[in-house]
Amino acid sequence: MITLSHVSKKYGKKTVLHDISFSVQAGEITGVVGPNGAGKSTLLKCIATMMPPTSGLIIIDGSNAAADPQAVRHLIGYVPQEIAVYQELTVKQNIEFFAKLAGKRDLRAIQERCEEWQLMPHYRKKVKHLSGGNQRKLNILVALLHDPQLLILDEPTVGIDIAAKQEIVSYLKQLAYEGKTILYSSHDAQELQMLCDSYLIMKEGELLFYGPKERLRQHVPYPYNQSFTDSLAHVGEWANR
Ligand SMILES: Nc1ncnc2c1ncn2[C@@H]1O[C@H](COP(=O)(O)OP(=O)(O)OP(=O)(O)O)[C@@H](O)[C@H]1O
Repeated sequence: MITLSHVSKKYGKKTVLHDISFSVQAGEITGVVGPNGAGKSTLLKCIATMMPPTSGLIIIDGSNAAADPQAVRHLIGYVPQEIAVYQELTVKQNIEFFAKLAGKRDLRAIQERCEEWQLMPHYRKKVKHLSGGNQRKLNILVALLHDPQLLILDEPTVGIDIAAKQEIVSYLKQLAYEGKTILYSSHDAQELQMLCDSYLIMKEGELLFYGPKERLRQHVPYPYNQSFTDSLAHVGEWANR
């Protein structure tokens, strides 16, 4: 579904992604993990066609995403770290607006999701009056309402309560079971552990590890390999070259 080949990204003279290559199969949930400033958001923005890499190739479903972003955008649902819904509109108005952009007329599935994620009581409230967690849920919902094949979520559940996180995790697992490919960045080791089949570990713009969770366990040095949650939580300490 996704192949990166020698991708680098510079902001001005500063290189923040160094020669990144990996391939992700369809239906896989990959956790993108690393300490602050590792380059996770930059990598996800490049794959989501929010900005081009400085060099290298990003192939999504057979198309060259950097050269022709329009060819792949309909395949991608991107949930940015920042809340990207309209604060002055209600939940309902936001959903109707993004549904219209996506050419989606039947809103029943989205309304059901609002019920399950406890957004219905807030349906007619302006977003600015919602809690941070509810804004985040709406952020996820509108980014995915065009039914994309590739879901790119950048720390989507910050501030969301544990029960709602679990609902979101099981929803994403269901989508992966249906064949969607998911890239998921988070600092929450437990959430990652519940969700991910594979991991992509980054530090200082370099890809230190990409592979299935079973192989990551072997890769993690003692004592962190005693608990997988600990090893993810302390990734910044052991992920050295
Ligand atoms: N627009 C920008 N201009 C210049 N430098 C930037 C820009 N965006 C990010 N950076 C720098 O690029 C590096 C990688 O940042 P990025 O946000 O991709 O890391 P991250 O792993 O997502 O971090 P976090 O976990 O804190 O979200 C950091 O050193 C950051 O300061």
